[in-house]
Amino acid sequence: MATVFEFKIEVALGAVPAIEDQLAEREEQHLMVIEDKASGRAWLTGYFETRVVAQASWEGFAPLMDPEWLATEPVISELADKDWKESYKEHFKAWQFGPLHWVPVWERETFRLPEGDQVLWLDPGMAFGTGNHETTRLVVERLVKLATEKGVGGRVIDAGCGSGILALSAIKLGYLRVAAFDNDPLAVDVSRDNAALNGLVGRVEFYVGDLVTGLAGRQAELLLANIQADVLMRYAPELVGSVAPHGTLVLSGILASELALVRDTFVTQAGGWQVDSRVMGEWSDLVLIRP
Ligand SMILES: C[S@@+](CC[C@H](N)C(=O)[O-])C[C@H]1O[C@@H](n2cnc3c(N)ncnc32)[C@H](O)[C@@H]1O
Repeated sequence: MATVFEFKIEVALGAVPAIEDQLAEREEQHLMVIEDKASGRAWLTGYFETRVVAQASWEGFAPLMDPEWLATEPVISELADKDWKESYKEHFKAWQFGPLHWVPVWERETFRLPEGDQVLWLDPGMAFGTGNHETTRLVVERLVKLATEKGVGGRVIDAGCGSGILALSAIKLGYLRVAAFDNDPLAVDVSRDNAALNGLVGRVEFYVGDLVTGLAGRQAELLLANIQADVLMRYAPELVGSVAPHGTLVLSGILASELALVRDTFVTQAGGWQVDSRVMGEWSDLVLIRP
């Protein structure tokens, strides 16, 4: 059976924002922070094909860590393939905003949906997007409110769709024209699988693309992008250029400490657009409305 090596080190909960900053700055794709707010504990973790690669990844990252952030020595353990594929399930808990519930598909038999509400079943696999992260919640909450306030007649694009949570939520809310892409083909596969779990095959146009190819020749009344701040800023012209007249751009994945810089970058690109933002925990969104 194939094996996977799990790297794990406990870190101080208070150091999580600083560690996330470092991960984002380095564009570190293999390490991530997992928090358990209930117990007040957090870990830096990642999954690797070999012990050597896991060790090398940590050795590259360790110099950026203040020793005071670290609560234990790092541990690299060998997991059976099956175990690591299942391990993410511990971190996904059902949640709700307004009439919509996001529920792990493995709770299908036991979950009781309140009358009149709607559910999106999700199996995020290794893709990002359960909604348990503030960056996703910030966008979902905007999406639910915009659907009520502006109606669901417009086109939606979900840039960096991960598990497909935003695009599929848009369909659940009644939007009919929804496209979604990710530069990670595995994420696009997971999104399609999640569409199937909800009987929504073909309702979202899912495709592989980056912020240049994915947006080329497209415009939407609602463009959602929950991607890290430096990537958003690099592709500000493409993002701004894909918002239709009177349309809304919802950006997330921005640490509150980065908000001023991201806002200045986008305001420069989108002069005269209405700007709004909100903070949730350490994270912030940025919303720009085209005149
Ligand atoms: C933070 S996750 C967001 C997932 C989901 N939309 C959500 O809100 O939970 C960011 C996603 O953007 C994708 N991504 C990162 N850079 C990208 C780029 N330049 N073009 C397209 N997708 C990108 C990643 O692969 C990842 O799936």
